[in-house]
Amino acid sequence: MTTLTATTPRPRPGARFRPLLALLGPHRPLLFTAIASGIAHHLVVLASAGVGAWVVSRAITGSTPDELRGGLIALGLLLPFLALTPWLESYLAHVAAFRVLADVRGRVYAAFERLAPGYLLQRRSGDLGSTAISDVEQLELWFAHTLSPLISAVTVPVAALTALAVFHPALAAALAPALILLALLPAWLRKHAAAQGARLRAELGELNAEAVDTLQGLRELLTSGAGARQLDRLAEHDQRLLDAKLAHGRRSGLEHAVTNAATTLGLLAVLVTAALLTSAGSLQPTLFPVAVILAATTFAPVIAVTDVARDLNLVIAAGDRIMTILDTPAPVTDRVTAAPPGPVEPRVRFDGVRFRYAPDLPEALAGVTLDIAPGETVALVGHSGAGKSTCASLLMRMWDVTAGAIEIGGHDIRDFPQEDLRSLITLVPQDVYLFNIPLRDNIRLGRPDAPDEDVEAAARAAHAHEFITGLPDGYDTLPGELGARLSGGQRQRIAIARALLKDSPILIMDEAVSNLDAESEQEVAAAMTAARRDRTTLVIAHRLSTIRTADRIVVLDGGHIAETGTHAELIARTGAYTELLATQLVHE
Ligand SMILES: Nc1ncnc2c1ncn2[C@@H]1O[C@H](COP(=O)(O)OP(=O)(O)OP(=O)(O)O)[C@@H](O)[C@H]1O
Repeated sequence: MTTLTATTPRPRPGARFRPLLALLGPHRPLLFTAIASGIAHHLVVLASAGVGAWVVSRAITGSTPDELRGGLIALGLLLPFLALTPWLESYLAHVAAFRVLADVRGRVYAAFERLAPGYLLQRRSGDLGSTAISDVEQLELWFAHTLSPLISAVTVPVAALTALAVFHPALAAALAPALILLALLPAWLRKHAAAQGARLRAELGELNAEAVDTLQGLRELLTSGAGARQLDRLAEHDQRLLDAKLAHGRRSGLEHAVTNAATTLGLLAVLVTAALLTSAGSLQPTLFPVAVILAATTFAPVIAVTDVARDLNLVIAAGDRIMTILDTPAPVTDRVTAAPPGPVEPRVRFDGVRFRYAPDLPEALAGVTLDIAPGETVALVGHSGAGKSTCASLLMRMWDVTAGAIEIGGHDIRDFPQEDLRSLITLVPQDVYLFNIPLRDNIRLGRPDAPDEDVEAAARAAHAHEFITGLPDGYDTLPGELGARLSGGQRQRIAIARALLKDSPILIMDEAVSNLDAESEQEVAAAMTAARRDRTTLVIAHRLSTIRTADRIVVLDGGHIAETGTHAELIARTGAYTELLATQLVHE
């Protein structure tokens, strides 16, 4: 699996901008119109400055108003374009940029889904959140404020240099070195800038991850008295971000100073050259101010672009972080486009399944063969790390088996598109995630188009209706972030209601290990019994009550099946199961 980090350099520096352009997609025409407006704006500025300087110099050398009329009419005609073109450029560039940003954000979220959970487990959620929000936001600088000025910064100086060369080649020659210096400056500092940008974005991502961690673990921090230590960690990250920002600021300041010096020197060179040429009679006196104004105007788009280019390293780093997510191959891909024809019997078979999470890790499953008949409940038990959750993840095809196969209804699960496979299976996880939307909609995640009556019927069957209707807002209650306003048992029952509403033929339940109070325990057990009815069920079981009522118990040990049988059969033998009961890994 690809484990590119935020600081991984891209292979060819020349290719750095290509991914950013690729993100443009269907919004190209809009942005190109913005760029054309930008170029038009600078050319109109150049033309009106030139004409203005010509009018002034003719006026002070004694021309009559009649002789100036042509120039004045030209200025009048240019005026509306002077007002309109920058507005059009800015408006269209922003519309294009915001549309691109929305598209990219959608693609990043889609990539999170595609990569879940294999890749995402290696990254911190706060850091990923930082990519989805602030890295994407950073792209605005590129699409709305950089591309158009960048192109104007090339076309406008070329136009100005041509005009100056027509006046006198020496004028163009005097201006050229400053423009070349300005063009080369970002390229010289690029390597430095790229590393700084990557560091700054990565530090920001880390700080975000740490802040999210702190908020999510606030209760643990307070109760364990580790709050001060966590604050120190946050301060450390803050300091690292500050250092990265200062380094970025120092280089940016240097670029700014060199830009100003180059601009002043360029202007001075044109001024002196024009003065010498005029006094030598090689340049018409009326063209002297025109040449100087033209040179001064040329620098405006160049300065505009060097201003934003100083932060371009941040955009490139943000683009890199986004492309790393978009380009990472999914851990599991569909090899078919349609499910096998006909109804699928909910019979599950693990056939010599071997699996390791990474080539350098030991096998988590080392040849598991297991049949679960339609409607049967199998309880998977075993020590921590025995491979119980891995069995469940592989059945849901979160990862693909390393060897062997898993079948449903006699078909290899890889012969189902992932969406079809996951519609056959429902997982009731141990740590239920409730979104901060009404409880009714949390249950409805199981079947988004379910009417209210079906939601309530599922809640009743899951023994959740009573506690929900006992809440002041009933089914409209917001459960709070991470479901914090509900107890563990209540959250589990909501998840079971979700599963009942989805009504898939295969159920995987990961029983909560944490102790529930007796009443909650009974309610959850009753809800689980309701959910298991008529479904092929695999329970990762921790409670004796669940294990006893299973049709079969499978004891996993170090990735192997150590024993199978009913509770009574396994008790009769003295083996892995009785040892497990003795070690109290199974709760009464
Ligand atoms: N994402 C992962 N990456 C690498 N190794 C993993 C990953 N998840 C689990 N493992 C390893 O695979 C083995 C089986 O883990 P698994 O989670 O399936 O065990 P389990 O029986 O469900 O344990 P528990 O009861 O503690 O949840 C363990 O050695 C574990 O460390």
